Amino acid sequence: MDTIFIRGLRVDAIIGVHAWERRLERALVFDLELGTDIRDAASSDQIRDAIDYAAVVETVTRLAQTLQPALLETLAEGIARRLFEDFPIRRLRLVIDKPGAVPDVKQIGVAIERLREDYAACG
Ligand SMILES: Nc1nc2c(c(=O)[nH]1)N=C([C@H](O)[C@@H](O)CO)CN2
Repeated sequence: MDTIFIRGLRVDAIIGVHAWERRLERALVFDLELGTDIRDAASSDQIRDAIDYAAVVETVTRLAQTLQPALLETLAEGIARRLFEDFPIRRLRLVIDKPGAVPDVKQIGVAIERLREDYAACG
């Protein structure tokens, strides 16, 4: 399987389990790997046959700014479900890093991997 990747997408968002966290936006950093077969796009050279990575960035940014959940897990699952609904991807690996969430830790967050089969209703 081929991969479209997006690394280091920074979005300012409201997220966190503590009341003080929910008063101010903070940066989240997203890495995504989208499993697909690029051969149709390579053959036609048409964006309509490709996973438009700019559209994926817009979707992730919009969801991160609007969902405003307590947990990274909720955000990760919400983004995953939407990406499978909106894009013909076969596999997704999504990492959300919450810089500075815990002192003395270099990086912390969640990473999930999903297949289209995990979302039967998405076809
Ligand atoms: N598994 C998780 N653990 C924690 C989360 C989270 O989203 N998932 N969030 C927090 C706080 O919001 C943290 O960022 C600051 O204490 C704690 N643990």
